[in-house]
Amino acid sequence: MEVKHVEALFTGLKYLYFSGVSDYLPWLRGWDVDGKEKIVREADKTIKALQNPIIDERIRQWRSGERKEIDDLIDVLVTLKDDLINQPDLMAKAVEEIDRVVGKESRLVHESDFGSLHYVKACVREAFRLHPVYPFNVPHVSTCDTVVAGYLIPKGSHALLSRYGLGRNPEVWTDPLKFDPDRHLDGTGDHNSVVLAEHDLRFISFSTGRRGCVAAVLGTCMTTMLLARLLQCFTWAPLEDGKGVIDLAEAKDELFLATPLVAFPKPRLAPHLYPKTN
Ligand code: HEM
Repeated sequence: MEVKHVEALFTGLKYLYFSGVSDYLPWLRGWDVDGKEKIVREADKTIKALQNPIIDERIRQWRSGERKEIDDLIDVLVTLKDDLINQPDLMAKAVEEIDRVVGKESRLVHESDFGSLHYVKACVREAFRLHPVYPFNVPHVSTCDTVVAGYLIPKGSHALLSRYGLGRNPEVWTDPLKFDPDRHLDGTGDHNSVVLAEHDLRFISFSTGRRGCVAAVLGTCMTTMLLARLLQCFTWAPLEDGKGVIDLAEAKDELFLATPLVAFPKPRLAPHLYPKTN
């Protein structure tokens, strides 16, 4: 069931930006000439069938007062972790930071720790730069004639930013294909400026402006918490039967991994610190 769920989520993501003939010839809508509408409808049906009962049950529990505490994170594996697994020295630096700020003995990472987890946030920023989930941002249409970097963008143009092109632009980033979180630390030791939003659009995380992500703060918390707890709670290693490294090659037709990530987690904290499930 979990496999079906993840497949349906990724299908939805894959076709989110699909542009078909009917975008330009609206009278073809409903005929599904590209066949993509059917694929997306089926994925949507699967997602709703699997998610809605869980969400409805949660709503019922909150409303009835049965549930009083928030106790789980949505478990998504980020490509970032593969980069760290392949570069143990970087992973050790992030883990060392978490151990120094939070400790290993008494508790898990809390949101209040984020202000001190600069290297962890730099890792997330680097992952956003190097591994966008999709090549472009959400399409926008210019509402008036605009000049950007000397180019005229006439009113009514469809504007697509290349996430891939921005994040890997050699004129902006030194050695752009290298996963190097240190590039986001300013070298002064004052790392309070490590934020995941990038308003200068040197890469796209939450985008910017009026139609930028409305939940940049929530998205930052979710992503930082996810990575910090994955690193705090487990030691991650490639499987023994592999070649000892994670294959980071991207698929030919999308930016996800060509070979799915399989890594081995080994608990590194005392058993009582792990949340219990019923
Ligand atoms: C790591 C997590 C997230 C990332 C990287 C992210 C990124 C983005 C990006 C790039 C956009 C498009 C901006 C554009 O059109 O140029 C966007 C839009 C949006 N995001 Fe997020 N997002 C995240 C999490 C969330 C969460 C958790 C929520 C809601 C709870 C959310 C709600 C929205 C909404 C409503 C928009 C549409 C805004 C508009 O068009 O006015 N996002 N997000």
